[in-house]
Amino acid sequence: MSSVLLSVSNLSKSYGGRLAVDGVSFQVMAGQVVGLLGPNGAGKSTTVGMIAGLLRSDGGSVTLNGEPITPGNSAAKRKLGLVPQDLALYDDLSALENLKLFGALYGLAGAQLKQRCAEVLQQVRLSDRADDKPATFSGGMKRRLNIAAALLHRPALLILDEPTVGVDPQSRNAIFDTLEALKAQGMALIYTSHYMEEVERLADHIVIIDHGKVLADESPAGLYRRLPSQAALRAELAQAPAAALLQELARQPGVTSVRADGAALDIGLQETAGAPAVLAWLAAQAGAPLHFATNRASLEDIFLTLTGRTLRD
Ligand SMILES: Nc1ncnc2c1ncn2[C@@H]1O[C@H](COP(=O)(O)OP(=O)(O)OP(=O)(O)O)[C@@H](O)[C@H]1O
Repeated sequence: MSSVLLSVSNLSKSYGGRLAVDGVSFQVMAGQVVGLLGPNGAGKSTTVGMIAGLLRSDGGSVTLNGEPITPGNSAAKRKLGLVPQDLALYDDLSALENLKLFGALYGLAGAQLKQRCAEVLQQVRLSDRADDKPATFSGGMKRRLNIAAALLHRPALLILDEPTVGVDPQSRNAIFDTLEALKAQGMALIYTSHYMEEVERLADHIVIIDHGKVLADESPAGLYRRLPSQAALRAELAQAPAAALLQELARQPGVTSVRADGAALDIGLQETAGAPAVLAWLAAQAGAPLHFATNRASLEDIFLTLTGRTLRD
């Protein structure tokens, strides 16, 4: 049984009378990766700012290992690491000098500081660029240096706010490799994103947030179970099918919906594995389809089901 590491309870925050975070609650278990997913402006940054003790909440509480995190409690704040959206690096200092500065802020010094700097540079794969200035880095490399800085003091929980925004694909992969390695070492992560593919790749648990409210708080598998259709089959027949055939198709095992646009059919399926049987039935009834394609449902479909909007609206 894993234990509760972070507990977020009924957090709220307004900016000038406008509610940005509205009663957000969720938990992070030790070693768990939680994806905080929501469109731009949903309240993700405000939520993680309060979790990290940077922003004062209007109400609610955050505890890490049972200890309250507030802007005033710096001992508790030191148990977590935050990689903010806005990069905080000194362009005039080398990567290593930047890390030494951050390390000193966390109270590290001497041989221990030197060792930790070398270790975190290796973790983010920047060891060979230690002596170069961040001004010469790509956006992704700067982000990796930021992750390194947040790891120096060995936090129990690492919070990353949209770590791949403005990052080239190569660095994006390097960031993911780093995060996967941290996860394998048992570090708990909170990861905010509006890219569902990213959240899906890494998260054990997904919290969907919109307009400052939690809409779902579940494992990816649990989220998918909320969808009536796990997959869609699109098939184009040689000619438009008769209404009777469509009705019979809708009654086939595993078929959840049928929509026809002339000879093109959109068939909802309980699961992707149901596609061959449906295709075989169609071929026997109406001749082999000219084209067909299957699509697995995505977190985007889940968000659409929950809100009636797409994530990028
Ligand atoms: N400092 C601020 N002053 C006023 N309003 C703010 C401030 N910060 C955020 N907001 C507003 O609060 C709401 C939530 O913003 P927040 O940045 O937390 O969302 P987000 O989900 O992180 O979005 P993004 O991905 O764009 O950062 C938005 O309506 C935003 O405009």
